Amino acid sequence: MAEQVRAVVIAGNGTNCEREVATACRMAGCDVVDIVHIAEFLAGRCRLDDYHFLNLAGGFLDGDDLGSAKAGANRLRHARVAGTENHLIDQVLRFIQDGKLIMGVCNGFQLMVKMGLLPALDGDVHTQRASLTFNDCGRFEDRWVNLKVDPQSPCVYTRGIDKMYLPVRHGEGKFVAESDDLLKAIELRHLAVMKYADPVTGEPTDRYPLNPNGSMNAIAGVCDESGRLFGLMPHPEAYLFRVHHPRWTREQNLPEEGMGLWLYRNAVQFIREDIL
Ligand SMILES: NC(=O)CC[C@H](N)C(=O)O
Repeated sequence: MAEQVRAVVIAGNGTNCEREVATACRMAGCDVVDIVHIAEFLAGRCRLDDYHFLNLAGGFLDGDDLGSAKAGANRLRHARVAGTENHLIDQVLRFIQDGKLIMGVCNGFQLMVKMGLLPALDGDVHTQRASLTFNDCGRFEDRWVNLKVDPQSPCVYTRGIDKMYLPVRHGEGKFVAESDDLLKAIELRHLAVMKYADPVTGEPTDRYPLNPNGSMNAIAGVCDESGRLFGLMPHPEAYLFRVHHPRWTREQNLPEEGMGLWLYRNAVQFIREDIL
């Protein structure tokens, strides 16, 4: 029998999207999908090595204290696995080294950026060089956005996708890079996978509310140079079915399948073709 595609969704300490993400993984064809509390990994009862696809779900890790995902980033970076000298981050680094996939949505994206896993220029997955901070409007934003996808991005999740329509719901979604040089490098290497776009022109925009948070260069999602580490503020797991669409009762010809699922399908295809 062919090897199984194994996905894990980490939960706990304030995540709230783990079930939707798990559903997306299952619908996309993962054979095993486990929702595992972070404490299980820290207790040494579960290991990342047993999976191919690590999902960091959205939510309010540690109540957004210290800034969204900041405390969680420190936990994942520095916590030991109980009864050992090993740190959980060693498992994360091995996971990356083994060519496996990590996807962070919203709070999970904030976590990856604050851990330094994104944008990870030149493979440096240790240094935080960007952040996601308070929306320019000063409020929590809950709305659907249009996204333009960079066709030249190395991102394995967005292969064959040129635009998307997905919901955002966040208070700290403004992507900022530590310097203009870093922002330029992100653009030159096509790591700004998706940008908030104007639905009429299809082009990236700084205009509120089309761009809900004032992100630099309208950036909504970022990947590393391998394309296997990917994070985005919009929630793909919140658009899996036609009835998730905000105008499903009025718009004709909406496909049964929501376009959020496309990202997960691409991930599964990559795992089958390149990892198993
Ligand atoms: N939906 C989410 O994951 C929200 C992320 C974070 N708590 C914020 O408000 O920015």
